[in-house]
Order: sequence, then structure tokens, then C-alpha cells
Amino acid sequence: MTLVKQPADCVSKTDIRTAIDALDEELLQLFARRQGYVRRMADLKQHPDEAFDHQRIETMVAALKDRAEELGLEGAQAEAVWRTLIDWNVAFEKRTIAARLEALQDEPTKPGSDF
Ligand SMILES: C=C(O[C@@H]1C=C(C(=O)O)C=C[C@H]1O)C(=O)O
Repeated sequence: MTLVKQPADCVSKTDIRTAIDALDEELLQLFARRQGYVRRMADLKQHPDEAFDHQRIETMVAALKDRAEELGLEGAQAEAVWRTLIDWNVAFEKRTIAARLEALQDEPTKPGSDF
């Protein structure tokens, strides 16, 4: 983890931007790690319709909003970020699963397996 100055210790725009850039790098690494699980989820789900799980999404977003507020962030900001992220992930899962199913259908019949 990169050490960054606390907000109150920053005395210039450069101090603040250095801290923000370092935190953004950490956030990116976390998003990339998170995406690894979404990729694996796309392997495990069987149909594109499974990509969007309404109940899971609403439960997550409600919990994230509450936690954001506890941490002093606006819940609406956390909600907007996560809904965008989840929308992308659902689209990713849908197209990944659809492409896998299509590839399976297009597979030439193996010799000896047609009866
Ligand atoms: C990862 C999943 O797939 C989708 C992506 C989600 C996410 O990015 O957190 C949440 C719900 C899903 O519709 C899941 O079903 O948990």
C-alpha cells in the first residue's frame, strides 16, 4: 500500500493530486481483482439470462449505500459508482456466456460422435 499524506497534511494542489493519483492506482488494482471474480462468475453461469441477478444487485447496493454513509461518503455517490460497475459486469457476463454457447454450437461434430 502506497503511503499518502493525510488530507489535513496536504499544503498544495500537488500534494493532493499526488495522494489522489496514488489512491486511484490502489482503486484500479482492486477493481482489476474484483473483475477476476466476475470473469470466473461468467465461466460458472450457464445462460446469458443468469448474468443479471436483480435481487443480488439490490441487496448489494442497499448495503453499500449504508456502509458509504457510515464512512462519510454520500450514499448516492457509492450507488452511482457501483451501479455503473455492475451494469458493465452484467453486460460482460452476458456477452461472454453468449459467445461461449455460440462457440459450442459451432463446434464441428467430432468423428464417431454422431450417433
Ligand atoms: C457477479 C455477479 O454477476 C453480476 C455482477 C455483479 C457484480 O458486479 O457485483 C452483481 C450481480 C450480477 O448480476 C453475481 O451474480 O453475483
